[in-house]
Amino acid sequence: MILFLCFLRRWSILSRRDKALRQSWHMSSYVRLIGIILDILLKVGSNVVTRVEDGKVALGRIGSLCEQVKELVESGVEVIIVTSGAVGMGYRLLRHHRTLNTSFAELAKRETQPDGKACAAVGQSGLITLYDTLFSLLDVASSQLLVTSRDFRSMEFRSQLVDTVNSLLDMQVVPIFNENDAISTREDKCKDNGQFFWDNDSLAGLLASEVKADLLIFLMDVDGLYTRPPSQPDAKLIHTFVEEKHMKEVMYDEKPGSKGGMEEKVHIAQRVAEDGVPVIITSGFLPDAMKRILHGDEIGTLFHRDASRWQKAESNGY
Ligand SMILES: Nc1ncnc2c1ncn2[C@@H]1O[C@H](COP(=O)(O)OP(=O)(O)O)[C@@H](O)[C@H]1O
Ligand SMILES: N[C@@H](CCC(=O)OP(=O)(O)O)C(=O)O
Repeated sequence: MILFLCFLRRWSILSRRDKALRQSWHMSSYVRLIGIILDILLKVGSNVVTRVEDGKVALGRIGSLCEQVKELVESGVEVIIVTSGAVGMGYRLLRHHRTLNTSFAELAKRETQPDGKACAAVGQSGLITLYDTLFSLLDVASSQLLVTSRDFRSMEFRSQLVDTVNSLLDMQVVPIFNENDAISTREDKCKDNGQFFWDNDSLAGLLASEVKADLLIFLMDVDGLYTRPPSQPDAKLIHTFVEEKHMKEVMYDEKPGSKGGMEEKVHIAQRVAEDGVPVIITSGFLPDAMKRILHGDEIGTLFHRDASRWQKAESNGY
């Protein structure tokens, strides 16, 4: 029975391959390196979900993201989303009702403290309702999956999770993940061997490897990885990350209150790419980032395990 189900799944993927082949028609070097994309894992950062100016929900951005996902799903691409934003949305609501006196920067520093967890519990329902409403208006079915790192300790959980995600994808339902912050206990980042997660970047990395996605995209508030913090005038956008060339050279300037930060994202991207899943870090502010990637536009920064070999052969760019 299991063999039969595996066969059915493979068969349905292959029948979608035709459409996907058309998608890679405009072959850029990115697309040639990545290959055919049938499954995408999309990680949406808090700064994409909410507006930096006032912390309110970025309705236009999320709307455009849902529209792009709809187009991808209709063209036969499977999309899994990991979205942040629950803490920010809950925080805004509690501040609005004047029941919370902490500033957001203070709260973010105390991420494991009850205030932050309470904010996540308050904000998660609004966050998923937003996605659910937008997707429903576009006739796309979506689903909510809240996980904690502890869950991943069990092999049984992992295989159950992959089965559930696969059956959602088979029914063209978009799985939307977030960490279940309200009840999660933080894992030690030092244990990063791809078995645990401690925020949504590491969760996205873990899931991308677990479901063997064809591409992991980090959508964030900058165009990609720069040689130094983007606010610095001499910062250059890195087109393809090559460990020997960029690892020591890149400088980071983490924002106060940022949980993961760019440096950690780079470590995660490297590990996931080594595991065979290419990663692109790009801007969630572009109205059509995903469509452009699938059409071969070389936006953002690419992490690929063959990057150094490929860059030597094909490109002198950064
Ligand atoms: N070398 C760098 N290249 C790009 N961004 C950087 C760099 N160093 C620091 N940053 C900062 O990292 C921030 C993104 O990290 P983070 O806030 O953790 O993203 P997210 O909330 O999407 O997970 C950007 O706003 C940027 O200012
Ligand atoms: N789970 C939290 C997000 C934690 C997190 O990783 O945030 P970010 O670095 O903005 O992706 C939330 O929903 O607010």
